[in-house]
Amino acid sequence: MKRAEILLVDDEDELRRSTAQSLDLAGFAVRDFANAERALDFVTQGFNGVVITDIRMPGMDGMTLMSRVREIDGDIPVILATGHGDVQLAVKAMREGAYDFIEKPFNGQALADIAARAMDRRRLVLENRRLRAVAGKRDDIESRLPGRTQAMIDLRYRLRAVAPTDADVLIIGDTGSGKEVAARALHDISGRATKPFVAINCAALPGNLIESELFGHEAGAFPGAMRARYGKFEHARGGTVLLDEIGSMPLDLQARLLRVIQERVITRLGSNEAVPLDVRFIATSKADLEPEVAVGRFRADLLYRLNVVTLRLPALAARREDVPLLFLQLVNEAAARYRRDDIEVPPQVVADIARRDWPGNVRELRNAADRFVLGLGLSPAEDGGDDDARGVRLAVRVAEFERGVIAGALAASGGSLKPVYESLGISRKTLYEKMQKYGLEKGESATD
Ligand SMILES: Nc1ncnc2c1ncn2[C@@H]1O[C@H](COP(=O)(O)OP(=O)(O)OP(=O)(O)O)[C@@H](O)[C@H]1O
Repeated sequence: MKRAEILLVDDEDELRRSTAQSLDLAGFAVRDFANAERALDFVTQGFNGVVITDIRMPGMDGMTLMSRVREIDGDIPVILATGHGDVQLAVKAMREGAYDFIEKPFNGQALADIAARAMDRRRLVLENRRLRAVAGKRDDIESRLPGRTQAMIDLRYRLRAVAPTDADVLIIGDTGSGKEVAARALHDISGRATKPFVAINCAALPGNLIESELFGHEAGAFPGAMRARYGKFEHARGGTVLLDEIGSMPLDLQARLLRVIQERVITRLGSNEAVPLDVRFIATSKADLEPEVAVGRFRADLLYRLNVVTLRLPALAARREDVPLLFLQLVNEAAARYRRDDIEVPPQVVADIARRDWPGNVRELRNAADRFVLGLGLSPAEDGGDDDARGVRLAVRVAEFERGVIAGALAASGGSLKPVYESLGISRKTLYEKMQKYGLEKGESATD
């Protein structure tokens, strides 16, 4: 954090100089300005310090300066120096959020005392903000990768530790265990959060276009390449590239990727020029890659580069105690998504959930939570019967659900249709059709 300082504003040169001097003697770093506009250039959100300003000045006066400062950051203390007899103005200033005021002529020590208190207050506010930001991020990781088992606690710990570094990361975990969720979380709490997160599914790269997809190409690099194009790696500049299912990447591409990772440069197809590339790589794999290396399907040197840090996502089978908590959280999310805030989960459902195996991991559990919220049973098998019968039952359920949502929205809108079709994201015509289908009426006071 930058050193704390006082911005002192007064158009009277003599007074400003002597005030600055006494604050300086009291141990403060002071910047002084003869007009408010100049001082404002130094005020930023999170500014570490306080503002002391004269109220009456030509141009921007002290009250206006205060309101501008408060627009930038409402917690920066502003101390106003009022002329003798400006009591009304001082009262107004306090009401509008001034930290304190001091009547001219003042004694330097009295001002320094007020400034010291204001500085303390500012320091506390900034410290609280910092702690809240850290706690916010922590809670965020915990809600994105919940679980009380040691494996999850360790995972979150390692993820937070590695996030701010630039180390490339390999994430290993069963299908549906949340590897992509973890990769995004890592990106979001890293210094790259405001830059792109580009996910590349290595198992689904389009045959002959792979290289140009990843590395980009110059105009004329191959037939059909009319214009130069950035590849996915370059799109991720400054951010993170997720190489999903890295084990599926063809060997020749692995060699090119290795060069990118080692040298942090990229060469577009059809170009000889290597351009610097600042990205962090996160790779995922369902299984350890060493066996793939042993049979020659994965390059050992690439693996060494990627597994500097390895995060392991435990399968649900290895953390059964987490299943009920996770299920309840997923039910809450699904209830919010489907607007079913009346959902309750009976204890026997939780017990049933906890007893089952979840080979599809969080993805499967999430599907079960969705089905539960829609009243469809926990897994497709539970519907019983053949596919057609299941399909019909599903359609009936969906229709019931849809009717309920529309009826609820109509009741809440007091008879007006516009808010209903807008909030549901459908056209007016579709709404009419659905109301007809479900025998719904708009209320008495309808206007549209
Ligand atoms: N902790 C979680 N909370 C909520 N949803 C989660 C969580 N973990 C995973 N999911 C959900 O489960 C599904 C699978 O997650 P994700 O894609 O991250 O898994 P994966 O390990 O990358 O799977 P795959 O190996 O099949 O690509 C997604 O729909 C994701 O939203």
